[in-house]
Amino acid sequence: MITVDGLRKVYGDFVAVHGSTFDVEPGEIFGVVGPNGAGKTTTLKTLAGLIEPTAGTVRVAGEHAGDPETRTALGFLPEESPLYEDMTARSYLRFFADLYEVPRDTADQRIETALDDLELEHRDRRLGDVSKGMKRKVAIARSLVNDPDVLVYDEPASGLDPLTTNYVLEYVRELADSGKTVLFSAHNLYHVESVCDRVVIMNEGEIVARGTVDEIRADHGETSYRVFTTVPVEGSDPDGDRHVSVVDSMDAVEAVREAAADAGGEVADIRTRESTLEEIFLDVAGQPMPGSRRIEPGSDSPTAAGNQEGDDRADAEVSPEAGE
Ligand SMILES: Nc1ncnc2c1ncn2[C@@H]1O[C@H](COP(=O)(O)OP(=O)(O)OP(=O)(O)O)[C@@H](O)[C@H]1O
Repeated sequence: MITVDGLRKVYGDFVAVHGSTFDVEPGEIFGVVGPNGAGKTTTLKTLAGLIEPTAGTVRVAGEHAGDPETRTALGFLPEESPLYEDMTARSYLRFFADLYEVPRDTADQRIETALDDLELEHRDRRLGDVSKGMKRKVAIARSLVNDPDVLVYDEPASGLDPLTTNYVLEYVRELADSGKTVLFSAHNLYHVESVCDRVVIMNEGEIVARGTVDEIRADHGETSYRVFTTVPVEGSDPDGDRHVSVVDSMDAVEAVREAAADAGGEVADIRTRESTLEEIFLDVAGQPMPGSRRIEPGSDSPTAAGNQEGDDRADAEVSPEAGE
């Protein structure tokens, strides 16, 4: 549905996007992540037909993204979406439906459905007097008035509280499940991990990792093993009444096992630990992800940033006999 081939965008002598290639299928949520200045918005704006690529092609449903018909068949949510503050949500959305020449009955039905689905309150209050979360929901509803098959959202959860964020992301998931093609940019890796089917990580205008989150982990992540022994071995640290050694191969696990046996003890437990998306991001983009969220150890909520000692989110138990 979305096909980007060799997209390059140059501003003056500055190359903002170096030659991106990816595609997005109907029903899929595709995440574009990266640090500030990575080229995310530039990529999204070319998809929305707001800027022309310097080179390469950007197609939506087989058509050039800049064509007027293509633009009207796409729902774009800009990162900042100032609304007409004197209008109410309803009048504002009707205004846009009129611009898209949606028949009044269809428009009214569509607007009410979107506002119901988004649980939007105060539909007849001045937009200047409503909360930021509600404004964002109205902007999302605006992207739907023409019932587009393709949705391109720049930071859909930007500035929203966690509850509203979850709500909006669940709604985005429902839109994809109903067959729409969704591409969104995000800073927050937890959002990406929780809803995106596939992801590209951009850095300085280049795609530096791509695939499902699991594929990115397999390609760029690392597995380490925490081996708990009943006796101290060389390099281990105390951990309650046990001792833990952190190693990066099964051979090293075996060496710990032998050392423990030589010291009269044994291996009590082995846990594997996969890289978090945050760690991979740090590795491939060389800098921390702005806005990524940490959930403290002990919480069973997922996290993108949780990687401190004692945070076992990425741990998985393996048999202490593993490797024998
Ligand atoms: N119109 C422009 N003229 C010159 N440079 C631009 C223009 N628009 C963007 N850039 C530059 O291109 C680079 C990529 O910008 P872009 O907005 O696409 O990044 P981004 O990944 O969306 O960043 P952020 O997360 O901060 O929104 C940045 O260095 C930016 O300063």
